[in-house]
Amino acid sequence: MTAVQVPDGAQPDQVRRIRTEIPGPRSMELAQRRGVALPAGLVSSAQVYVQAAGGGVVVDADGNSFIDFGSGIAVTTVGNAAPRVVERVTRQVQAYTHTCFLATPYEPYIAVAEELNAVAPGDHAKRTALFNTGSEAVENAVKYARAFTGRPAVVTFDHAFHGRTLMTMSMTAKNRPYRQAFGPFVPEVYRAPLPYPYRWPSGAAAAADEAFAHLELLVDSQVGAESVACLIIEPIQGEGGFIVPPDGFLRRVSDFCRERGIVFVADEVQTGIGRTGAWFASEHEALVPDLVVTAKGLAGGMPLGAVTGRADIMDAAPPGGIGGTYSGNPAACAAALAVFETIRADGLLERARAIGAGMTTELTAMARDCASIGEVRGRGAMIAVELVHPGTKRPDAAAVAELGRYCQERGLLTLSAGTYGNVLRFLPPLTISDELLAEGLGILRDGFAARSS
Ligand SMILES: Cc1ncc(COP(=O)(O)O)c(CNCCCC(=O)O)c1O
Repeated sequence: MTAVQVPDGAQPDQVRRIRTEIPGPRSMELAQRRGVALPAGLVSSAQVYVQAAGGGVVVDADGNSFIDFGSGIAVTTVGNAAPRVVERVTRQVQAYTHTCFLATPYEPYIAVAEELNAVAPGDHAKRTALFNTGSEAVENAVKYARAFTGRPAVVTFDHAFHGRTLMTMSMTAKNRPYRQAFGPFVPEVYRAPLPYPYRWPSGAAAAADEAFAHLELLVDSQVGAESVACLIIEPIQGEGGFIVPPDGFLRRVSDFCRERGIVFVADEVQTGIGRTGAWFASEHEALVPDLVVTAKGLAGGMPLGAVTGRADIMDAAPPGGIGGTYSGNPAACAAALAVFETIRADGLLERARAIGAGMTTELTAMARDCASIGEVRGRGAMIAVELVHPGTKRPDAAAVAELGRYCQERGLLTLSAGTYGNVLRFLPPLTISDELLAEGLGILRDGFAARSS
């Protein structure tokens, strides 16, 4: 097996090009090796193996070039191997790769915290602590809330995803694949119904009021508000299927928490850092969370997570109580600084809004002609279609799997989501060209048309 050619730093050609069967021979060789070296439960949605990526494409080991509608699950928002990220990370690792911020601190960590404190919603005094992943950041948001309130309980929602560590797995809703076989889970985690307008039993119009009534019952009558440290919610649920709560619901929940001294945590790991056309999805609802969690797009592909929030809450953790060997690694911090620079310099918040508007228009038109599309939803460059059996609302996960394969064979990478596995979600890099975006939507249009014929 020849070594993978490392590109000379140039971005790959911004074209869709299929040269071989999918997967091609080199990907199949790698799959063979994987079968021997990796555990069976470690699965990938794509059958091809990457050799290069950038702009709006991913190039595989056989030279096939795919339009990227996944961004590595909402991570390479500013583009894969984004030039400013590469430049800053290269400079950083040539200077020093790691010293452990708990041992020998460094400026890039502080600079990232200053950036997040500045852009996070609210004009109150804020602090930021850095971690390595979204799960770790969510774990620590709970620690901060417990230290501040002296309370144990955590409230989460149906369809939520917060991570794969023991605490965050306990907060995550879906059993398979995230929780199955891994219990027992942590105590004092409670789940409230999420107003999922498309699937709310008594209809979308009643969803917010009825879900809120359930939340009141859970917190005030069952758990006891005085026991609840924090409530955590994704402003738009990611793995749950890009569920956008009814307008106003998040504000009601935030006010509800504030009235009871419950720390309101927005998990913006998937929605944050420009993905929805604002720095944070919370902004679309004029929401000011007590704590906001970010990761994924924060560092453009380098592992970094963060908790940003009210200084009085963040300062409540005892000295030395929060940390980690790699937390806020300098290379990841350098990448994050490049992400902030790129989003500002290249007007990517506006670009996300434009991408979202274009995708929504195109997908809504497809939905008119294809009865498999039950709903088109999302914000900014975070758009999804929920697929159902025509004429019903019965989830059609098989349709998502078939369409995913259809798209991959034609050079478009997509991702699935949803409690019922019946959501096809689109998370293109904000650096994707209009041409590639249109070409990718064209493949989807043909795929839906084939289902309607
Ligand atoms: C809202 C929200 N909170 C937290 C997390 C967890 O972030 P980590 O960086 O994957 O730990 C996510 C990660 N979502 C992608 C998971 C991929 C997979 O593990 O199958 C998220 O979306």
